[in-house]
Amino acid sequence: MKLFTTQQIRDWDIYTIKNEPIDSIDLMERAANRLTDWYYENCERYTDITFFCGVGNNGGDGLVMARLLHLLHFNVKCYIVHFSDKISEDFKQNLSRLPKNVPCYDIKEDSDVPVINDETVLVDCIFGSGLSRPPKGITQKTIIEINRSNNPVIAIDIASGLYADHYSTHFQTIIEADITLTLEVPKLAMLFPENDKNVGELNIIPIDLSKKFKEETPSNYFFTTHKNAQEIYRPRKRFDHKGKFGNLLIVGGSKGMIGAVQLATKAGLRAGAGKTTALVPACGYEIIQATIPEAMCISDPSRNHIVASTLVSKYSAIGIGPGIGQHEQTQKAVRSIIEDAEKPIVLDADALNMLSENDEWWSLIPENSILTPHLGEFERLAGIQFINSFDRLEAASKMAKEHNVIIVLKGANTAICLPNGQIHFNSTGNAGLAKGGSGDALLGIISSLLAQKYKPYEAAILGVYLHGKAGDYASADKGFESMVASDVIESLGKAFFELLK
Ligand SMILES: NC(=O)C1=CN([C@@H]2O[C@H](COP(=O)(O)OP(=O)(O)OC[C@H]3O[C@@H](n4cnc5c(N)ncnc54)[C@H](OP(=O)(O)O)[C@@H]3O)[C@@H](O)[C@H]2O)[C@H](O)CC1
Ligand SMILES: [K+]
Repeated sequence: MKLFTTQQIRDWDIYTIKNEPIDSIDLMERAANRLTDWYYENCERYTDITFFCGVGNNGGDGLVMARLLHLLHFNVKCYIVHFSDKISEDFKQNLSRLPKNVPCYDIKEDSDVPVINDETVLVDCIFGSGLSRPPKGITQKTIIEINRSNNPVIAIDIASGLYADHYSTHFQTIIEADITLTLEVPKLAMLFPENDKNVGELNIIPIDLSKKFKEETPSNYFFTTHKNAQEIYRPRKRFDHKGKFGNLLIVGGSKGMIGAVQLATKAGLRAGAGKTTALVPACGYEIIQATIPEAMCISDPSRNHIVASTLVSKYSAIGIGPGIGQHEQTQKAVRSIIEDAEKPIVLDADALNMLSENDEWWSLIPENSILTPHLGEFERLAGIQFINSFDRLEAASKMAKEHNVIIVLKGANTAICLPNGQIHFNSTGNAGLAKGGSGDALLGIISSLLAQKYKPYEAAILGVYLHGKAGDYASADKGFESMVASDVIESLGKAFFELLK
């Protein structure tokens, strides 16, 4: 799914109105109908609803919802936050359409801001995508009061006060929503961790804006949906044989860290590689052989860490780094594997830390290789500590373009930065994945897909999606706290199955 800036969304709106064609008041009616349907299907038992409407179109959406929910016999009341004398035409019309028996109060000065103490759902439609500066005065006071209350808050389109396209610094004056119902597409700011408390649970409400505009308008931002993952996935055919699914090598492990390479190897097998081999220090040989009978194992001459490289040309993909440590001799071995590799490889963990200390390695990395740093590893690679996610993401995208590699910046909504400037945000996964071993599983999955001849960008996008989806199954079974990377790997099968639906 393509993501757009607020300016593009405004243009999309205008284009739809002109070309569908549809009157803007009817588009607002359609949007509010979809929002109301969502409320009815998901929150039917919460019968008392208080709307806080601004005087722009976001407030207009709120007024239509209030009318529709009133007609469905919900107990509705409205507050109008008069933040400006500039009142949108569609807002005005919908205010006149609000049934007279819906209680409606004006907030024009500080003393009009109500103290919220009744048990009611609060619907935030003060500002939408039209926010142009931090809220002040009565708007600020209203937002602070809504946040102070313990009531459930649903934000319409976007939490009021949150900038959709860039970093917000006025944290005190942004609605902290439990649920965001965003129209048509998520907004960029919703995908950054610092805004998590403002966004809450994100739901996308389609309102049928023009398909043609969507297809023809360029964007570098994407959100990987189930359908997108299905488009990449290639189901197996009846007569396929193991030779077709590649020969994967996982290089990793050191004394005390054999578990990491074990997890990556298992994940590589579960993600479908035809043959999977682990290259480990001698202390890991028996462990791998005894615990993963399906894998082959090459023992390094050294007992506790890897010192020797291997003939890399026979493998269709190589994943390097899980538990590998940073021993000087290991660095030499890793450097020589990277140098010998002719096809894209996958680098994670200490292989990335080695890279951050050896700038000259960048020129050795095959183009379109995939690097999977978590935030700390990325900051080491970039040599900078970032103050916010926007700057960090921009730096990751620049690095991907500059070095012709794919950077998988791991976190909630993992961002996959491609050398062509595209950034794909992942839509699956949960907080239970923030745990040791999770990254090892991801390295195994991505390298396995690469071995199966998925293009590097496909392997990265699909791999991250499947890993998150498997994590969602694992959490449903074990809970966020208790799920471990092995559960994620065990759930991969369900994630693949789901792609067939
Ligand atoms: N295509 C769609 O997705 C549709 C979206 N809809 C809804 O429309 C809103 C966007 O509506 P818009 O009227 O553009 O924006 P807002 O409702 O957010 O309000 C804009 C007005 O607010 C003023 N403003 C901005 N910041 C402040 C501030 N800090 N203090 C006071 N006033 C402020 C702004 O004034 P300017 O001075 O900046 O010009 C505007 O007057 C979208 O979010 C959806 O909810 C449609 O209903 C359907 C299609
Ligand atoms: K809002």
